[in-house]
Amino acid sequence: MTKLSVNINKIATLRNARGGNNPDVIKTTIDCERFGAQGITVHPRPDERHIRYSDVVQLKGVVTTEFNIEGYPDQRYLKIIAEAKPDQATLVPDAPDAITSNAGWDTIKNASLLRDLCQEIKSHGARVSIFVDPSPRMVEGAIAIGADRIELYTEPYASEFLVSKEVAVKPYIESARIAKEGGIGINAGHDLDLHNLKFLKQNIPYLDEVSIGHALICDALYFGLENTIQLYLKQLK
Ligand SMILES: CC(=O)[C@@H](O)[C@H](O)COP(=O)(O)O
Ligand SMILES: NCC(=O)COP(=O)(O)O
Repeated sequence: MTKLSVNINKIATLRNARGGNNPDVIKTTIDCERFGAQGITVHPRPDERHIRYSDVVQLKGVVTTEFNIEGYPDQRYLKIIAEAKPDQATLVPDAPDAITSNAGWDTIKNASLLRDLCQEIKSHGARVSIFVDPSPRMVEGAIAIGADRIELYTEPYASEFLVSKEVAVKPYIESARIAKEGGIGINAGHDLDLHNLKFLKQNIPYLDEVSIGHALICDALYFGLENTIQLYLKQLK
C-alpha cells in the first residue's frame, strides 16, 4: 500500500499571512487525518516562512498517523528531530533561501556527512529518508550510507509528464528498482498532483509513501479538504 502523507506547509503559509491563527494548523492536521491522510509532513525552513518550530513541537503530540519532518540537516533541524522524535526524518539539501526544494542530494560527495547524520537521527528512533534525484548512482549512494528510504524528487517527473509521461516515469522506475533491490524503502514527492500521481503509482506499485502538499492544498480550495484527500487516496488504489 502506498501511503499518502499530507504536507501542511501551505496551511501555515496562509495562517502566517495575517499574523493570527486562522487557519489553525493543529486543527487542520487533525482533520486531515480524520479525512484519511495516512501521514503528516512538515518542512520547517530556517526562515519559518510557513511551518514554525513551535508548530512542530505541538504537532508531535497531535499526529496519530506517521509524522515526517523534512529539512536541511543543520543544528536547528537536528534539535527539532531530537525533540519531536518523528516517525521519519527526510533530509533535503536545500539552501536556506531556496524558494522550494529543487534537487536531491549528491549521496556520493556527501557520503561521510550523510552516514553520520543517519546514525544520529536513528538514535532518536526516526527512520531516515534521503531526498534524491532519480539517478541510479545517487540511489546506490543512499543505500551505502545506511538510509532506511529514499524520497525520489518528482519535480522533473511532473514537468516532463506534460510532454511525455512514458519518458517522464522511466528514470523513476529504474531508481525505484535499484532501491528495492538494495533493501530500502521508496518515497516520492514534489509537484505531485491529481493529474500525474496515478501514472507514477501504476509504474511503481511498491511505492511506500508519497508526500503531497502544494497541489493538494490548492485543490482543496476548489474541492474542499475532505473531498480532496479522498480524491488523492483514490489515485493510489
Ligand atoms: C522536499 C520537498 O519537495 C517538499 O517537501 C518541500 O517541503 C516543499 O517545500 P515548500 O512547501 O516550502 O515549497
Ligand atoms: N516531499 C514532498 C512534499 O512534502 C510536498 O511537496 P509539494 O507537494 O508541496 O510539492
